[in-house]
Amino acid sequence: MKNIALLGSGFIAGVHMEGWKRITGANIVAFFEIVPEKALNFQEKYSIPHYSSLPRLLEEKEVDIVDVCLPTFLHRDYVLQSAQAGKHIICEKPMALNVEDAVAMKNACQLNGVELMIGHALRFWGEYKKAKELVTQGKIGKILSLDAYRLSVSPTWSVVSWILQQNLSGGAALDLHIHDLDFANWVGGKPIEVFSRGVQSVNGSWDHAQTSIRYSDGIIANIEGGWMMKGEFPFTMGYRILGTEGVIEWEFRAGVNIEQRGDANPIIIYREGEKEEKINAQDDDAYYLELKYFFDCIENHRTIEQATPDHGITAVRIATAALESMEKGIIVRL
Ligand SMILES: NC(=O)C1=CN([C@@H]2O[C@H](COP(=O)(O)OP(=O)(O)OC[C@H]3O[C@@H](n4cnc5c(N)ncnc54)[C@H](OP(=O)(O)O)[C@@H]3O)[C@@H](O)[C@H]2O)C=CC1
Ligand SMILES: O=C1CO[C@H](CO)[C@@H](O)[C@@H]1O
Repeated sequence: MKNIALLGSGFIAGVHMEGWKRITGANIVAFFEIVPEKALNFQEKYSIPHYSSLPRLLEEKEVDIVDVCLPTFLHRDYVLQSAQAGKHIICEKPMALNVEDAVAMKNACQLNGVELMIGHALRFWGEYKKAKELVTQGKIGKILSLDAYRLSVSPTWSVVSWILQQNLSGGAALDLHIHDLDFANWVGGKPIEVFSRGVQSVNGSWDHAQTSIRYSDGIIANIEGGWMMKGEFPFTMGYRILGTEGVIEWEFRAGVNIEQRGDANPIIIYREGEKEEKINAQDDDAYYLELKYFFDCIENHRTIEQATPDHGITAVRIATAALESMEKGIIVRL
């Protein structure tokens, strides 16, 4: 049994809450939220004690794990507070707004002897896991290129709309794009060069990005991400991986937002001289699987190997290099 404090009561905090409820031995002892009316709604829905101060929560409750579901600009501060209090931490992606903050978070956890995992949920998502597995098995030969995309309409659910402000969320180029940047790193290896072009919203936020990454063994990744889609454009994500002996392709469309996840399409594998092969790789909810993996690692003293702080830092490094590339029109060498 482990006691968990949930920080935030917004969109992803609700998704995590549903995940934690399914994990035997995971006991949510309290949640932290500074907005009173949001706290009231969450408390009514889940019947768990509310705190508007993290130090007070940690003083009054026995806590083993802190789950940081706060806006991105708060990740560093709350991870540092939790690490200094000796708690293991799972923190939502993007790890931080910049590499310096992300490194400080990793160091604080190391210094205080606590574990840290980052919410890179695609590493737990059936079709992305399967793609990685197929690539590792050599199903399509040596990988040459990877295309991935993630597109949605603008997220407007936050009361203060922190997410629409570049300096608080990093814009879609950091917030949304980062999922596929991390996926590309997982498949591609060591990134060495980033070039990106982007589109800014009226408020100056980089909200649509097309980023090209070169990896050390020659793989090229082309990643598109943004939340400038219009009208009823459904949340869309997918990938196409080209190898010397085949292609793996997958596309998924949800509702207007990602929480409305229905049945997925199969992955399709194309190989020279063969009929297309369809694989249904849909798995349980990735957010639940991510939390369960983290929880099991903590309970059983196992090393966290997925969505590690280093994975989080590298993803932030590429996203911020992409932002620099967009702003200056240059190739950024890592
Ligand atoms: N892994 C994934 O697929 C997803 C990850 N995320 C990530 O999760 C994090 C949270 O995002 P999301 O749940 O969408 O955000 P929300 O805005 O829905 O929730 C964040 C909560 O924190 C509150 N908050 C705002 N400012 C402060 C502050 N200064 N101090 C304390 N709390 C504050 C918000 O209140 P208010 O409403 O007033 O702003 C809100 O209740 C982000 O880093 C985001 O990138 C988000 C969605 C999916
Ligand atoms: O995948 C996601 C869904 O969209 C959200 C914002 O629009 C992101 O924060 C999140 O990471």
